Amino acid sequence: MAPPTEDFDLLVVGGGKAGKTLAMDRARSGARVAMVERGMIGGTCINVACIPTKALVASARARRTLDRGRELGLIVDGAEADVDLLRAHKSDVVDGMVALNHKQFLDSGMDLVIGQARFVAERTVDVRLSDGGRRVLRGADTVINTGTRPRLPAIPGLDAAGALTSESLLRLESIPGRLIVLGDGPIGLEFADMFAAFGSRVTVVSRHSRLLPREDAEIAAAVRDLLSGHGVTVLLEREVARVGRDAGGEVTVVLEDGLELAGDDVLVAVGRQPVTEELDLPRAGVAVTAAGFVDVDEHLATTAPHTWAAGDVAGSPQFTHASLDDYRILKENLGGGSRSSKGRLVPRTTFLSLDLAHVGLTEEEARRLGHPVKIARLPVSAIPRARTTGETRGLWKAVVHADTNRILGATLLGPETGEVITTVQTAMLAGLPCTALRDMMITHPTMSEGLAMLFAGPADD
Ligand SMILES: Cc1cc2nc3c(=O)[nH]c(=O)nc-3n(C[C@H](O)[C@H](O)[C@H](O)COP(=O)(O)OP(=O)(O)OC[C@H]3O[C@@H](n4cnc5c(N)ncnc54)[C@H](O)[C@@H]3O)c2cc1C
Ligand SMILES: NC(=O)c1ccc[n+]([C@@H]2O[C@H](COP(=O)([O-])OP(=O)(O)OC[C@H]3O[C@@H](n4cnc5c(N)ncnc54)[C@H](O)[C@@H]3O)[C@@H](O)[C@H]2O)c1
Repeated sequence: MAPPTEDFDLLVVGGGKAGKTLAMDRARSGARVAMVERGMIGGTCINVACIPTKALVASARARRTLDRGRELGLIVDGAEADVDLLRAHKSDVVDGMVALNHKQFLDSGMDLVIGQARFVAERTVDVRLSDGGRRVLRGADTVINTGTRPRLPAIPGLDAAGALTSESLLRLESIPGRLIVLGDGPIGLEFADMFAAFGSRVTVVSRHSRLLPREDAEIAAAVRDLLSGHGVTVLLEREVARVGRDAGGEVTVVLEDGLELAGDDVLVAVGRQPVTEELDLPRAGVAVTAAGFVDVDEHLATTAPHTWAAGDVAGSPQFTHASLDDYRILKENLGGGSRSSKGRLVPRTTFLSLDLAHVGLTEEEARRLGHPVKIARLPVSAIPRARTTGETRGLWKAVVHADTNRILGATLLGPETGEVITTVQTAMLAGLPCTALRDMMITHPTMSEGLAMLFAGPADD
């Protein structure tokens, strides 16, 4: 028999970035809040995504800097990745953040329910608790924030060959001697560049005519050069026919053109799928899209009353900062507001040996939309700060409206551009012309100084 239903002001199903932030916020202000999380305290980002990968990217980048030791005046006696030390470093970072999140959850006063939730009625979930019990919880408002998981394509033999996903590779059981990466998005390329620094021989297989099809074509070509410079083999316009693993443990990836790639492991990084199937959403009156994401309107309301969704599962851009912005939308809208997700300026940074940061439109997108554009380019080697560090690789590119000098977008490949892009974003949000950045006094010598140099070109045209 089901236990009696417990009522809450707010029920959060899945403790992702939006959900956990809202749950803490509302609990701290005195509301009765329950948050159900099936086990990853703090969500995907902290446990198996952004944070562990960026901890390891830091190791990979340090390795690359040590390779240039002599150039920087240092005698460095080799720098070799050690899988046990890497795992310990990653786990330290993750464990620290999980512990901090756990404490914050408890301090907020929320009811943190550890278990797997499934809907049994509108705004009502039945939770199989991790410790074996069961609870039925109902929210006056209910938020679904269950995230996404790696998508495994239907490639013959992939499963049986024990293909890795970002999650299993992050367990760092070993550093594969030869790693084959299927997919050309941020996950595939962050791992490719990172494992190349750890000593793996990496091959990336892409079905497109260039890497990172979402990004600016020129910058994507520069990313390809960066990877090639690190010994990564990039195969473009290839489809995988099948995958196999022999008794000796060697993996073979057979491409449709007949080429056979031999490796020790294969990483599948071809996108992520929503965690909705096991939620029994029809019982909650919540519709999903053809791709399985929760169907939400611009206010993040689902098809059921007082039921909302946020983050990856709601089809929001798959970034932690987008999920955080979804929290802001929900905070207002649960209180009767009508904040919208429409027209948001969503920045992104892919963390390779260099940052690949982007905001706004690419050149292709701006031209497709019919904007009259001026293009600004700046090689990173022109920036004094890059000269001082000796890391001069990369290219900055900006797209400016030819009539108004408004910045339409920028893509910056280089050191620290994940930081620099925020200034461009601020200027765009403020509606400033690019001359404002050209004429601003910027600390010397910083990477941000490159903005004045970048925008000197189109502004003077
Ligand atoms: C390898 C990798 C690297 C990434 N790097 C970056 C980066 O550098 N920067 C960036 O911005 N983004 C990055 N992302 C994307 C980012 O991780 C996601 O966009 C973000 O975590 C989405 O958060 P969310 O709020 O949708 O929910 P999530 O953080 O995915 O949380 C969902 C939670 O719901 C729980 N859950 C699911 N089903 C149930 C259920 N039935 N009952 C109870 N609980 C449930 C899960 O356990 C999970 O904790 C990366 C992703 C990956 C995979
Ligand atoms: N630094 C960051 O912010 C960061 C890092 C990692 C991931 N992420 C987020 O996670 C999301 C998922 O990342 P991802 O790289 O897995 O997905 P993605 O969708 O961004 O890229 C996957 C690529 O694989 C291709 N692909 C799809 N099916 C394929 C197949 N069968 N064979 C070969 N290629 C195929 C796709 O066309 C696409 O180009 C990203 O879009 C991003 O939003 C962000």
